[in-house]
Amino acid sequence: MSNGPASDPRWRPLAAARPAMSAAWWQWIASRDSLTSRLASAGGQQAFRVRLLDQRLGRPRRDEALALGLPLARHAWLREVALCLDERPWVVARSVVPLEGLHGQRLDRLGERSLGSWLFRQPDLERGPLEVTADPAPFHTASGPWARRSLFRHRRFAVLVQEFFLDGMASDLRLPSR
Ligand SMILES: C=C(O[C@@H]1C=C(C(=O)O)C=C[C@H]1O)C(=O)O
Repeated sequence: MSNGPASDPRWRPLAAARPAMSAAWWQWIASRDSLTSRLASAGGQQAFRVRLLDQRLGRPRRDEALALGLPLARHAWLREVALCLDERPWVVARSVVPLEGLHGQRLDRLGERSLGSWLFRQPDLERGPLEVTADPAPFHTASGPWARRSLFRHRRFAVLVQEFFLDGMASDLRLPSR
C-alpha cells in the first residue's frame, strides 16, 4: 500500500511567519509583483524556463478547495510547473482554477509560457493576501524553506497560485536556510 496523498500544507498569514523569516527570504516571499520576472532577473545570465509538470482537470486538495470556496468534490483546472534557471528548479508552483471563470481563457494553450506573464498583463488584476507555510509541496519531492499562496482575480477568472521555493534556489543565490 502506498503512503497515500501527502498531507495538506498548513497556511498562515504572511505576518505570522515574519519573526521566523530572514530579511533575505522576506524580500522574496512578501513581494507582490510577478515572481516570473523576479526569478528571471535574479538568474542573471542563466536561462529562465517554465517546465510544465502536469496540467489537467482534477480534484483540488482540501486546503485548495477551502481557499477558493469550492465544494470539496468539485473539479478544477490544475497546473503544476517548475520554474527553472539553467534547468535547475528554483520554485515549484501549482495553480488551481475553478471552472466557472475559465470559459474563454485558453489556459491549456499556455504550455511552457508563464501563467504569471499572462496574469500580470491583465489591467484589472486583483491579488489577495499572501499566506505562508514551511511545509513541503504535496505534489513534488524537492524540499525548500518556504512556500506561499495567494488568490488572483481578473473579472470572473480566479486562480489560487501556490509557490514552493526550493533548496536549490537558496544555495544558488546563497540565501539563508530560512
Ligand atoms: C503568478 C505568477 O506566475 C508564475 C508562473 C506559473 C505558471 O506558469 O504556471 C505559476 C506560478 C507562478 O510562480 C508569477 O509570475 O508571479
